[in-house]
Amino acid sequence: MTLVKPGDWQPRGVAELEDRALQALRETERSVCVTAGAGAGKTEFLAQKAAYLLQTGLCPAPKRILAISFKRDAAATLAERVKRRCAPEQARRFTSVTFDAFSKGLIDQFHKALPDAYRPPANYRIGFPTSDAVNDFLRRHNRHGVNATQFQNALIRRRLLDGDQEVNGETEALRDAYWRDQYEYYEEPVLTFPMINRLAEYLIRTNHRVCRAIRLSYPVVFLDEFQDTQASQFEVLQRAFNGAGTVLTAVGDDKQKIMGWAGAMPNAFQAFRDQYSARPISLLLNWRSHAELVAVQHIIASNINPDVEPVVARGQRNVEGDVSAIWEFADEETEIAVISEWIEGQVASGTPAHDIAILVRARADRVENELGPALADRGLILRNLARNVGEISIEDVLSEELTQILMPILHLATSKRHPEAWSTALENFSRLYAVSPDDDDQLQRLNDRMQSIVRGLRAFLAEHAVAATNPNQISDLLIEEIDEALIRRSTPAYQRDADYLRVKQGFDLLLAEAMNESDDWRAVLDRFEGRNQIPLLTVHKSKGMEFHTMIFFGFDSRTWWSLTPDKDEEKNSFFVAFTRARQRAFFTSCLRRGGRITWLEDLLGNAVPRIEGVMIL
Ligand SMILES: Nc1ncnc2c1ncn2[C@@H]1O[C@H](COP(=O)(O)OP(=O)(O)OP(=O)(O)O)[C@@H](O)[C@H]1O
Repeated sequence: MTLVKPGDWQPRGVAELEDRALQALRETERSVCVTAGAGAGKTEFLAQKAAYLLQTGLCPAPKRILAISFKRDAAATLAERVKRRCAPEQARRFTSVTFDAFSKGLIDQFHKALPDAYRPPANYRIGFPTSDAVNDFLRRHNRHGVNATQFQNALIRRRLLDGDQEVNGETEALRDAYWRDQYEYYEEPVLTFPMINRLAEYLIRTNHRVCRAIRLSYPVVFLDEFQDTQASQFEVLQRAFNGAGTVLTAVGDDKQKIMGWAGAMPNAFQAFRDQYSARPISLLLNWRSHAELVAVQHIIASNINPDVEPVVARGQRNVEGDVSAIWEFADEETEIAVISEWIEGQVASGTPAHDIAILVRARADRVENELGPALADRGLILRNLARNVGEISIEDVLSEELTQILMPILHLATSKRHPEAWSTALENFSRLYAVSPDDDDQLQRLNDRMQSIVRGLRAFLAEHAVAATNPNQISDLLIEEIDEALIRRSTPAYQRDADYLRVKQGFDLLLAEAMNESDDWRAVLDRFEGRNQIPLLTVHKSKGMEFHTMIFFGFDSRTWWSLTPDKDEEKNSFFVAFTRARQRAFFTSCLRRGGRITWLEDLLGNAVPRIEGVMIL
């Protein structure tokens, strides 16, 4: 593979990068801290920086880049962009994972090095304990003066078996009791992500082999959405990379910090700059939204941080009429009826349904039940991305590695030509079978093998009507042909049966839903992937995403329950929601449901007018 000289390297797949992004990209000697507003291209910047390092040999084989994101789909999007920009053998040296997956991977791989008292039993499952469950534990252990949040905060601050940390015997004993409880009290042993975090910290701190292996593999580390980093996660990063000569690039936006409730650090960027003597760089363009939306974004941004620099919009407006407004309805019935009719009109005039998103603050299921049927009456499908199929959300099934491997083959078997699916499938196969792109004979054999799998599946689908097929038959057939052992070996997260089977079950259940609603195989795949369906998601889930039109449902004091002027995070949530829109951002309010959020409306002034909802039709 020929390498490009750093001076000759040019960005791939985009016409230009702003000067500051290029400076941050070419900074490879020193850690960098890139802060930028919404739509500034932070994800794109990371993909370009990965391409630069891999294509110039500045990150030489077999060294790898480790990219840590907070959400599964953000990690998958970044990996996908790097694959599009780089040759397969270069993209393979880009590891894009969530923080939780990185920590879990470590403890699964090195579980023998964990101390007996804390080592998770092999059959553990990941648990997300509710406050009620933690309170129940505290009651059972006669700890009445402590609440669930205080206890969990104490748990995550304590390092395991660290003689240097001041020890309070009582807290230690309670922590150990909690640990035992998680492993023994329930039908199956439970491991939570805070527990995984503590185990990962222990491993890196105490085991020099583990620490060395991480440092040697990853001289370059990217940290996406750094504003949401928790102190315990920062501690793991510090253990792994501080003083190791690793060059880190952290990107994010303080105005989009909406994980404070979950323990995000109050001053993550400052801590990063201090610890890694990182060079601060801020980006100034917004590639997503057009000037009118960016002007409103600036009003909100300046209110969050009066020192924020103005941003230049690079998106073009291509819609008529209002681009942002608060739609006011007298009652819920009118709200639902008008919104569904309006969306129907938009879809009829050419905006794809999957590019019109409904965002909510919480309880997407409630809106799904109210708006879903009204849209269905108009032939439109509302898809709640947070809904679980089995034990995994729809959003997560779609970004799972297993789905990424199976879907291109399904597309090839149901279309005459699909060059994109072909190249993705071939790339997946060469990774699974470890075939070098320079080995023409092996590649030809792989090509033949793939053709034969696609032909086999095509014949199967031709002989089986959708209604008469069990979804497991399809996934089982493909997984057997490709080789289950290979799939699982190539994806560290699938090493344990429980983790793999949870994903496989989610895939089958989502496929079953799609098959129930469609009668030909192409339509099944569209349905599975959410094509032409209106996504419904919470503001939290929407981070990093973008849509032609964003409709925030329930902009009133009751639905937006904790919205008060002094809660900065609520303002940030509003900023995140607003900035998902490329063309238009609307908010619905219903006077019967809740009052106006006057402080926020006052802040927006005339920039986001309140209009009568019935007038939009
Ligand atoms: N250099 C560029 N040229 C053209 N388009 C770009 C460029 N960089 C990013 N984009 C496009 O702009 C949009 C926003 O980019 P991206 O998602 O990377 O932004 P972001 O900074 O991560 O946003 P946010 O923080 O709001 O999630 C995407 O559609 C992306 O493809």
